[in-house]
Amino acid sequence: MILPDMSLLASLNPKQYTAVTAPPGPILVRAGAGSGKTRVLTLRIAYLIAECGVSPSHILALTFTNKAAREMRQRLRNLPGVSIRGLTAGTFHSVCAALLREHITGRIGRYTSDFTIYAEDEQAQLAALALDAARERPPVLLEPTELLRHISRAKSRLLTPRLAARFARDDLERFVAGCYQRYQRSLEHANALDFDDLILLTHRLLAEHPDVLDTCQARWRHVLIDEYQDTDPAQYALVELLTRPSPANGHVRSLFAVGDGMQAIYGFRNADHTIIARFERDFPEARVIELATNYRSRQPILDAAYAVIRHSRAVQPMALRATKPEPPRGAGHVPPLQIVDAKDARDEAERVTRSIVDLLRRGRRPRDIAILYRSRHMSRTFESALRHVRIPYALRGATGFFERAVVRDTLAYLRVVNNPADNLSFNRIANVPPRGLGAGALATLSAFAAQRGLSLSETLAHPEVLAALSPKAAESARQLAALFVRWRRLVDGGMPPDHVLADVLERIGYQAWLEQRLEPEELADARAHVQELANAAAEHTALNAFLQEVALLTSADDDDDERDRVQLSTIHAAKGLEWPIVFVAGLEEGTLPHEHSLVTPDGVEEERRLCYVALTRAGEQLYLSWAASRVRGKPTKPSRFLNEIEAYGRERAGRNVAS
Ligand SMILES: Nc1ncnc2c1ncn2[C@@H]1O[C@H](COP(=O)(O)OP(=O)(O)OP(=O)(O)O)[C@@H](O)[C@H]1O
Ligand SMILES: [Mg+2]
Repeated sequence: MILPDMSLLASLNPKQYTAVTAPPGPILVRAGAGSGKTRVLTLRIAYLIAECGVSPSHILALTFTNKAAREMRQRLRNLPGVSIRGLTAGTFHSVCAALLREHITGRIGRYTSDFTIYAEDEQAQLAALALDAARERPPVLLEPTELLRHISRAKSRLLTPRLAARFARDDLERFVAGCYQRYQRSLEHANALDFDDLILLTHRLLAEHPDVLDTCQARWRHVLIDEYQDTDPAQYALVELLTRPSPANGHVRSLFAVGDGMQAIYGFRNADHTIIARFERDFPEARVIELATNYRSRQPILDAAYAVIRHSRAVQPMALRATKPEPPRGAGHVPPLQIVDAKDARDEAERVTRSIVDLLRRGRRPRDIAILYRSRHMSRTFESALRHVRIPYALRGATGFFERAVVRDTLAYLRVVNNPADNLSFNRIANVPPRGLGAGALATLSAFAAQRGLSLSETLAHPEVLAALSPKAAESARQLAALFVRWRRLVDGGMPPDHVLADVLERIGYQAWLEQRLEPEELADARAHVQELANAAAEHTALNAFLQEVALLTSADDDDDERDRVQLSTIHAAKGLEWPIVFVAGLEEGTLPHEHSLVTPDGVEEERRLCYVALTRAGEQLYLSWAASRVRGKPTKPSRFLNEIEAYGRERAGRNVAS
């Protein structure tokens, strides 16, 4: 509990105290996971306000997610004697968007303050247009998303189309620069900004308009950044400019950054993981404070994290010391580290769930527990297993697997096949993919069905209905009716559910339709989801049984607002968070490290840091699970990270392995 005035600081260790109370200047707090960086940053704000009399409106706090900013505000509000009226706290993107709305009109090109922010699918459309409009032939075949990756990379390095063209070193880069120019022009024509523009144009605004820079510097005299290791070069340049000593800020660069190079996991989004190491070079008057004490995790958990990160080439690994004393061994001793060996993904989920049941029985709350995994689609098996035993769970930062549109569409088809009276499912897919059975046609069907007491799918090929529809709609209705007859026959003939599912997807041209409307990254996700659904279907011999299991899963009570739930999260989304008990799933080669990463050394390095992030989320107990096979019976190998942990464990005595 923190008390007002100076006692606010009583709970800090000496290093933390030094950081919180350091005189303004460029300050970097460089420290491992769980050492109190975020807490120090929060208390630094409180200190500036409560002790130094700084007005909250003179403070800018940059967090990695908006949720983190909300939590920080909440924590500050709870401190007695601290008012945060006027404090700016948010992500780079949200703060920049607000700044641009205020100042962009008349200052940058033809943009006005009503600009739209284009999301990925709109970006992909513009990128496709930019590719189509190219007069020269591309040196290699380039998909819109690949082009967008190139453009994003250029923007994250503050390269305008003109600079990109000037610095282009080969045909591909020259071609991309041309596309980038067209892409950027069409954005500007639409008075639209993409995500990277929020940073890029804010930088330009400040660099080209001294009056705006002056206003900002006078307003935000103190800038604080959490998760500094995931800052990209454009964001860095922006911060450098914003905090540059000037009359407006009293000639002091008051920049307080906290970060951990071992946790840099956004290289794939152009973050520059060397940024931490460069701090002292960039700001010669910098003060660097290192925190070595960990307040989150028991020592064996930190040892496991160290076992993985000590092999890192890119970062200088630091071993962490726990403050939590290890409880004496003997009756009631909970092993801090356990390894779960599973046959396959389903077995893994069941074993993890059994452990969770056991933990709950021993008095743990669901909210004390998190399951972390590398890729989003991996939540599916855990969701099924948890629902099966009625353990409440929440999926962080995503909709549940069975709630996802692709999954629901596909299931809706199977439901109609299984039960032609299922009008809700029929309504969902009548025009998905679009086949000319829009609202008008459905109204005709509905009216007739109601009149005759038939289901929608049964009226589909009725002559009277067909006569009432437009020729195109009638033709579609006839074809769809024939398909349902076909699928029903396949089911009656004993075809396994996953094969029926494959036939459905093929006949309706679902993949092609997804390809048309999804941005390739989403498409990969959607494909993975469909594959997951097929895996689930393959576990059953009868369509009926499969659908029933799924129905029980989806009808679970989801609307109670109690947050006492097991947290399911990707590792990326778990950054900065902590739980007493953490399960890290899928520790296999190809899963973590992810197969895409295996082609480059940098890729594997980033996976290593990702694994470090995962392990260091745990306070008291860490479970590491792996499955001997994950996809369709193909055997896997345990993750190199798991091997490293075990090897390190063997180097030291007292290894606990349970299954
Ligand atoms: N001096 C302290 N005394 C007691 N608890 C502390 C102290 N400093 C930090 N903690 C606690 O340690 C935990 C980790 O702190 P925090 O989340 O700030 O670490 P972090 O360095 O930001 O971690 P990450 O790198 O994962 O973001 C929190 O529960 C925090 O309240
Ligand atoms: Mg933190």
